[in-house]
Amino acid sequence: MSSLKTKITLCAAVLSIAVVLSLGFAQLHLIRNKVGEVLASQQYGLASTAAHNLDQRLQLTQSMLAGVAELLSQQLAAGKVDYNQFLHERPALAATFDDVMIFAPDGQLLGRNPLPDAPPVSDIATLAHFRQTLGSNKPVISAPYLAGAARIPQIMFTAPVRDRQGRLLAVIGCSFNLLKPNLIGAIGQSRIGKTGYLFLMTGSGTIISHPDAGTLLRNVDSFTQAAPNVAAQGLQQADGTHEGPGLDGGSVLASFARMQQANWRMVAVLPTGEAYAPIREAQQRLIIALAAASLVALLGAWLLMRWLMTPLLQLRDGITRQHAALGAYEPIALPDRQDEIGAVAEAFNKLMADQVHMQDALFAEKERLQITLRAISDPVLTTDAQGRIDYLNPAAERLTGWMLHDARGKDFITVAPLQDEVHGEAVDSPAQLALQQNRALMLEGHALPRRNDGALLAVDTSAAPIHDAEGRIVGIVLVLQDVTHRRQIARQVKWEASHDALTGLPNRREFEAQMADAVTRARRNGDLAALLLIDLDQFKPVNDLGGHAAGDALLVQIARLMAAQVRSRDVVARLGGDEFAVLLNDCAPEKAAQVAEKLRLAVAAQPFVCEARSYAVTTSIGIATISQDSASTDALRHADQACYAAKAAGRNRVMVYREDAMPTTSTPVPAGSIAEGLERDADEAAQD
Ligand SMILES: Nc1nc2c(ncn2[C@@H]2O[C@H](COP(=O)(O)OP(=O)(O)OP(=O)(O)O)[C@@H](O)[C@H]2O)c(=O)[nH]1
Repeated sequence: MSSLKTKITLCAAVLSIAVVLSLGFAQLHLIRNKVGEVLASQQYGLASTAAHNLDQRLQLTQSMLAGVAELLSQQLAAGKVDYNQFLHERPALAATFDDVMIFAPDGQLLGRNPLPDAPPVSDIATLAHFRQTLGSNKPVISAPYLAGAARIPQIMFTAPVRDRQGRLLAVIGCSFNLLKPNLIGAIGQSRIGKTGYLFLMTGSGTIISHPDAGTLLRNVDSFTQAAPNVAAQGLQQADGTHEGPGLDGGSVLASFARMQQANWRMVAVLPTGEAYAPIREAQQRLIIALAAASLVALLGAWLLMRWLMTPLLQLRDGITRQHAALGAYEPIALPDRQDEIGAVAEAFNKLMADQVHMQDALFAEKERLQITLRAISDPVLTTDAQGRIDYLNPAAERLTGWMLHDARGKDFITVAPLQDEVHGEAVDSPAQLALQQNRALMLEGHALPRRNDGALLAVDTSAAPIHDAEGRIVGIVLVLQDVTHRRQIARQVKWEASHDALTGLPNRREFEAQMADAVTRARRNGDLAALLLIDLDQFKPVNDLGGHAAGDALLVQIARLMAAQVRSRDVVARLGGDEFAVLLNDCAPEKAAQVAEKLRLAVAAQPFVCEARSYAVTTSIGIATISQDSASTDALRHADQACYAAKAAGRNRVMVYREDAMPTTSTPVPAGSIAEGLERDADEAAQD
């Protein structure tokens, strides 16, 4: 049912059947009208002929009655007449009528020649037609009436018998029993076709003769129906043929013809079922013929469509084969087809050739792209428009620890669970960010825990949307750069730039930066801080005696010692040579002096040994305070001055910078110095 062939066949068949049916039925309708007109004319002719015939016979009958009346008048004028004898001698009367009687003018029955089953004679004098006859000179035809106790429907013909002077001598009355096949009753027994018939009614619609004896003497108006029957309608209409419901309600053609001899109407009735039977039969034959023709047409159309569709199906099969074996394209061959289907096949072949060419080009392009991506040393990943992985290059596989076939279809962030490098918190998927913002992003400071071993790698991520020809995002390309090594070098460089390579302590630059921060805090919050500038006493001889390496070792040990003496939030730095500095944060001046003294004592108390030689070291320490109105350069300068003062005062002491009283000494001159220590070492060595 769904194939084009079937659809076209059915459509063509339905359309042609509809057209043929419409035309056929329109033609039949026209024929029916024409046939109806012919039938109406014929039937009216029949009714008219029947009416005319009856008129003639009535006229003859009345003439015969008039002649009998004249004869009776003559016999009565000649003498006494035996009325019964007179009637018996008139066989023509008896042959015509069912009952023949002679009445006296007062209605008395004078003679009678009845048929055997004639009803008894009723009181004739009361009947209208009898009274009418008394005043008439010619025969009278009665209205139909029910005679006698048996109520026989009948019609009486009367003729007055008058003498030469015109005096009424008698009345001849001859009746027709309407139930008998006499002159009138025979009308109702006439047949038209198989089911048609004639009937006779008076001008007022009383049925005189009808094939159904039960209807006699009923008025056509009394046949109650939804619509007036055609006979009742015919009473009001001129002679002619009308179609409508018959007395029994069935549709009939009824032709009406008025009679001359009596106010009667001859009606010819033919049920339309019979009247139009040929048309109906023609209709049925047409339908059967159409059904047969439709079947044949359907079959023919189907065969025709099959024939027409064969090349189309070949084309479809060819296309299906191409689809089944894409890449192994063979042109569809429809030889000798110069029509539209041949043109479609040719167009398809061209299209396929172009497509194969494009496919090859695309494949080559893809290969090139894949090779390029594989060759890129940076990890490259691509996602679809939902941020799900659809490609990883080998570098990305190594970086993430995911193989492409495992990773494909997974969220980018599942494959590359990036976190903040500093705080270790999970970060938003760069793929999703790039999708949302629809722009290229460069994201730094990420760390990636490697899937295989959990090693944390520093990565910089760049993400850029991929657009199709219409500008829609079809995916994201991401490059994860492993910057762990670079980050380490950068950290190293940064550390080296801010630290002293020998001792590992912050260098002068870093210390000055810390100082600047402390000064800022002091200015902003009033936080107090103190700066200790520490210079080793007589360090040069260490180098001279123990060599530069011994000097270095001593510097390292002193650095560790000092760092161990202060809090973690304090800063111990080596400013250069044998000069150290300590920044004591949150520290009041008094406390700073105590710390300085502690440092001085700690260094002094610590024997420094290098290559089996022990060195006693002392320090000169200058203290400056950092307060709300200090400048960092001032603090360093003040501490330097205080330290210088300590040196000047004999070394191994702590001096606090005071503007009004520089230099002052906070501690007594110590018992010894590095030089003295060296001396001591030299003596001890000599003793050894
Ligand atoms: N081993 C070693 N020696 C250094 C280093 N930097 C500077 N020096 C030496 O440290 C000595 C510093 O001497 P000074 O501060 O001038 O004098 P001093 O001998 O300490 O005497 P005073 O400071 O006056 O007590 C010099 O001999 C420098 O060569 C270093 O990194 N390593």
